[in-house]
Amino acid sequence: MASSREDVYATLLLNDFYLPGALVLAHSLRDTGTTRKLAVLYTADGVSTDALAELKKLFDYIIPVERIVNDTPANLHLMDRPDLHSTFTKITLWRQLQFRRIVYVDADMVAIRAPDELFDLPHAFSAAPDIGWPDIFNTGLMVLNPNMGDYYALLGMAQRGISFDGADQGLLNMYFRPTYNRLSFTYNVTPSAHYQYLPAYRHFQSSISMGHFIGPSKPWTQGREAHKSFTPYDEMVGRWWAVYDRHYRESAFQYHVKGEFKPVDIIISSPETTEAEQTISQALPMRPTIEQPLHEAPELSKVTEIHDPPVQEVAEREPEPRFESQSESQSQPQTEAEHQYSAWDASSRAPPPVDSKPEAQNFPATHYDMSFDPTPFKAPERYPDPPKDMYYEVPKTPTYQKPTPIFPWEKDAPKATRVFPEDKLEELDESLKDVVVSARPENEDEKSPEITTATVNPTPMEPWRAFPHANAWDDIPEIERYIGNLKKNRRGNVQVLHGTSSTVQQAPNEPSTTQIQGTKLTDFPTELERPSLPVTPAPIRRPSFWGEERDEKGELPGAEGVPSQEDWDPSVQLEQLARRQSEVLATKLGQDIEPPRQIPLRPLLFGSEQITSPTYTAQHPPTSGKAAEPAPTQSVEELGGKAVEPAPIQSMEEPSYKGPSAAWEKEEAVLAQETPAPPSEEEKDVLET
Ligand SMILES: O=c1ccn([C@@H]2O[C@H](COP(=O)(O)OP(=O)(O)O[C@H]3O[C@H](CO)[C@@H](O)[C@H](O)[C@H]3O)[C@@H](O)[C@H]2O)c(=O)[nH]1
Ligand SMILES: [Mn+2]
Repeated sequence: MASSREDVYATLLLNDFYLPGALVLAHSLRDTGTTRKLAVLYTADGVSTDALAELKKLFDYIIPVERIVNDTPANLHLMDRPDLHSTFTKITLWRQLQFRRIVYVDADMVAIRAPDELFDLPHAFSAAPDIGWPDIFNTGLMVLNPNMGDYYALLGMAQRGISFDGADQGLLNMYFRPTYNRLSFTYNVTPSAHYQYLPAYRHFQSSISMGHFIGPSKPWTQGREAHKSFTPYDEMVGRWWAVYDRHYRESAFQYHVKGEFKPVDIIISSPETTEAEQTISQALPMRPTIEQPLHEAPELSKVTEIHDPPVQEVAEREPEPRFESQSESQSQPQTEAEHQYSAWDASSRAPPPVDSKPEAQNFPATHYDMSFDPTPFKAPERYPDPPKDMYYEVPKTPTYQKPTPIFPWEKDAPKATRVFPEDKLEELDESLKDVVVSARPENEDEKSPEITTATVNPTPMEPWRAFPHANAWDDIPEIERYIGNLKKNRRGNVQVLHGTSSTVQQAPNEPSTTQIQGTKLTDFPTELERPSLPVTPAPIRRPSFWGEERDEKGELPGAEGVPSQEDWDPSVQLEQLARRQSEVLATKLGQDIEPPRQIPLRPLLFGSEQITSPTYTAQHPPTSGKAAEPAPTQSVEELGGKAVEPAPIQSMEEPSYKGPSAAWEKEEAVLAQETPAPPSEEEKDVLET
């Protein structure tokens, strides 16, 4: 029964970096006359829409597939190809059941002759041998029949990371090697820069169907200039470039191909640019060429590098547009594109160098690759001890050196000491004592009337007394006379006492001082000479206020003329005071005045009824509670025998205060505030009239 399913050549694209390879492969198959359709399996997370657009132009089937990643890529690192972490995705070929047979071809292969006969092989799985050791097949070209049995088996292995090299080749060899159909090496010729076997190449070269650029370097990553010799490898690379040039040399597809990138602005500025190029280059996003060897550039960092324009490439490709001064540019007609670069106004200053390059062109660029090492970080058993003695150690011997003296006075400088005023006063006190003693006559009684300088014996608290109260000009007679006249003419009641007054008495406790002689402007009146001022006298300090003056009970003595606390009833006293005042007023004004009202009695605050004054002994029974009842007053005798007639007690008006009083104290529900009720109809009538 003939199968209705198609046969296809299929390749795999995991990201944009292999796009040139996939396109060249497809073209090479078409160019060499394949009758089969072309399919590309791609992972949507790695292939851009621009790349897809290019693929769609060429491939018959664009098939998105799930990326299958090797989670244990240690072997890939051993192989130095960590970039192959996702080549397990190749096993999705087996689930493309819409196809009867797939001739899978790596994107880094080029067809020299389309191997369509492979579709007619009777074997379920065929592959060509890998070069060298070990005896395995290379998975760059495989002839397979999709089926889910193999797919799940391979997927299971992939999920468990079963692959001796960590990539698809290791996995597929482990699965198919015992049964695979070994194809001729000519279906997958893998010359490398290291091993080319030139004689064999020369002999068998005409039978080669497919070339395969294994390893990290691919033709499009090395540039067309890299391999121009006649070695088998370089000839194969030349084949790849021949296909590329046939289809893309003049087209807009330059990105991801080393040396082929043409930035948009340069295309526009070049007068030779074709109209087609201009249109396409404007439509396409700017794409640089990859610069790094693929095996060193992991996927993520590659993606970032897309946006990093390779400036050197730009410089290589097209001559730099030259800045021209305006005077220069005026001489010849310009295209519009050229005019963009002629905005340089150099008329006032020197023009920039003729061959100047764009700014920052030579800035160093460093790319850091992301680590793909999946081994989790393990902290070392022990970290080095922190350094000791990290604190500042104060030097044991002081490092300060007194600077050598420069000025003469520095050498004999007196030693600085701290001086307290008390010490100074004591010193002064002592020295003044000596002065006074020496100034006094031998016999104390023979006082000399001639002493004009006041010598005093100051106490430490009165240091100013140590100074003579005289000025140098005090003894000049003219000045003295003048002052005398001034004082004569002086008016007002300011009392000016003359220092000559012999009537000034000395306070008994004053220290013996000699009176200052003469009329001195600067004489300071003594305490007795000064007019007394109506100020509150300073309290006299008793020898011991809290000590000896207390009686045996520890009570302070009562003040003179003040009755004892026991005899003092404030309310009676207050009443008496009021009465006396009324009497005085009555006699003075000669009028009859109302007798004083008695202080109304109020109910005591709740709870305080029992409280009595600790000192006052009630002379009459308490009168709480009856405000209307006249309160008894104290008898005259009780008030110190003074003849004060008690006034007749009149009844008092009710107080206007209507507060809560004792009721409030009892926490009864007394309204503190209330909203007044609206006026009644009668009230309204009254109010409105
Ligand atoms: O970044 C990548 C890497 C790989 N591929 C695809 O995967 C294929 C395999 O990668 P490749 O660089 O061609 O590997 P080789 O250098 O050819 O290395 C060998 O080892 C690989 C891993 O086992 C096998 O897949 C190859 O067939 C085998 O030739 C490529 O052709 C592409 O189709 C991408 O699309 N993007
Ligand atoms: Mn390959």
